[in-house]
Amino acid sequence: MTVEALTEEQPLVSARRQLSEAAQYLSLDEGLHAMLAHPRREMTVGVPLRHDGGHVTVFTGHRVQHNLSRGPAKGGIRFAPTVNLDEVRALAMWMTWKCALIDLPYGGAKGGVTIDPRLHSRAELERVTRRYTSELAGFIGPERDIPAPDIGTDEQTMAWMMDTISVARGYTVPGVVTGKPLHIGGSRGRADATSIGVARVGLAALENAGIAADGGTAAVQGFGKVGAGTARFFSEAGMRVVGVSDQYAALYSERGIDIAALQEYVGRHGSVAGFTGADEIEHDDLLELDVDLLAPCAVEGVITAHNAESIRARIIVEGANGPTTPDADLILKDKGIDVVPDILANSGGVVVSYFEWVQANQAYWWTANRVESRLVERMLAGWALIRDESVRTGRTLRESATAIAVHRVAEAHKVRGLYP
Ligand SMILES: NC(=O)C1=CN([C@@H]2O[C@H](COP(=O)(O)OP(=O)(O)OC[C@H]3O[C@@H](n4cnc5c(N)ncnc54)[C@H](OP(=O)(O)O)[C@@H]3O)[C@@H](O)[C@H]2O)C=CC1
Ligand SMILES: O=C(O)CCC(=O)C(=O)O
Repeated sequence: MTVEALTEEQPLVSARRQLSEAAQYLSLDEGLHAMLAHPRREMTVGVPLRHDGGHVTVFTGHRVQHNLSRGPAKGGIRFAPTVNLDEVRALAMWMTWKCALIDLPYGGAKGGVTIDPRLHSRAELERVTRRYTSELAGFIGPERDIPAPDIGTDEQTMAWMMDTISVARGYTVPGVVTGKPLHIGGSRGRADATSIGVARVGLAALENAGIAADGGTAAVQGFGKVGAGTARFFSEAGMRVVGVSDQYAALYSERGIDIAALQEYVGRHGSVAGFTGADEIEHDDLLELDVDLLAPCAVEGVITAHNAESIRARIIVEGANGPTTPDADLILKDKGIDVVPDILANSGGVVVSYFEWVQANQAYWWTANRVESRLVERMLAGWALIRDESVRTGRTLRESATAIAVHRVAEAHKVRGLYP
């Protein structure tokens, strides 16, 4: 582990500090704390790609299974130029806490390939996905480790992964990945599940603070699978979404941005940049807008000790994994800003992934209504659990959520037998 060389902004440092705080609060045995701080299994693979032009580049891919005590490992696959092993380790640890907090029968995992998908043709991305999946073939499976989409991947990526594993096994294995297209055993409602979850717990937190959603204001960082849906659901709840951003531009409109029109524009142009229904602002200013709800839905480490003092949102709801560093959390706590933590706020995706896996294993498909009502029921129960714990203990929502999750995983370890 290279954690000593890392800085406060890096996700593995944040993840380990959050675990240490929970371990101390729970008076966790030192050995158990050490076990939970280390991934159970890791695989790093070379992924050669023959480009459309004929030359070959070798990319690096990872899959980290942080914990398997409550069930098979579960977590997304990221394709991004910034992917590195320590980041994947942190994301895998957060998956363990997320699945435990929302009470899914899973451990935590994450994977990624260090590649910029925007620079490659569809054919090249298919070859990269299939080669990466072949390298992981013995490591993943419906009873072992079940990938899903994350940054830079989508349902097509999952279809290629499922097909690669199915060809290798000689029969169709729908339960090996979730977030698949409907035609091959995907679940109704998975595409919007993360965003619905972020929006529902964000709105619940607003209500808890006595702020009316109707007429309230929101800003959303990231306009991808999670961010765009979150902005749309806020807008449908009557909020004015005054700010949104992607990698290329940040937009602001005091009147509120027409999210449906923006989604249509992004569908045609690939970015929010150039949309005429709002003004362009600096990226950093998006996070500092005076809004009721701020939803970071892009990457880790965007709210840090450097900008936390300038945050003016009443409530932060974390669509992204790890957007707020522990130092920033301390500042936000002092400022009285509630942070609905990632391990609850964005858990809607893995909840419906679980529903998808259950459906695939039973070959029995649920209606959209059944998926959504069970999703919302779980999200609101998760929200009530951490809010009540926070009220009871005087600790933050993140501290409460992490302690509940770590406790559940620790109990699973203890009852199965420690230190084999
Ligand atoms: N997909 C899912 O089901 C789940 C995702 N998450 C988490 O949500 C976050 C977003 O994932 P997802 O929506 O799937 O990924 P996508 O790849 O679909 O979208 C990512 C978005 O973030 C934008 N972005 C990246 N960097 C920045 C930046 N520095 N400033 C502003 N915008 C930025 C991208 O911009 P551009 O389009 O210009 O590249 C894009 O709009 C990640 O943290 C992921 O781990 C969590 C739970 C489930
Ligand atoms: O749907 C899943 O299995 C996991 C999604 C994911 O990667 C996440 O919640 O961060």
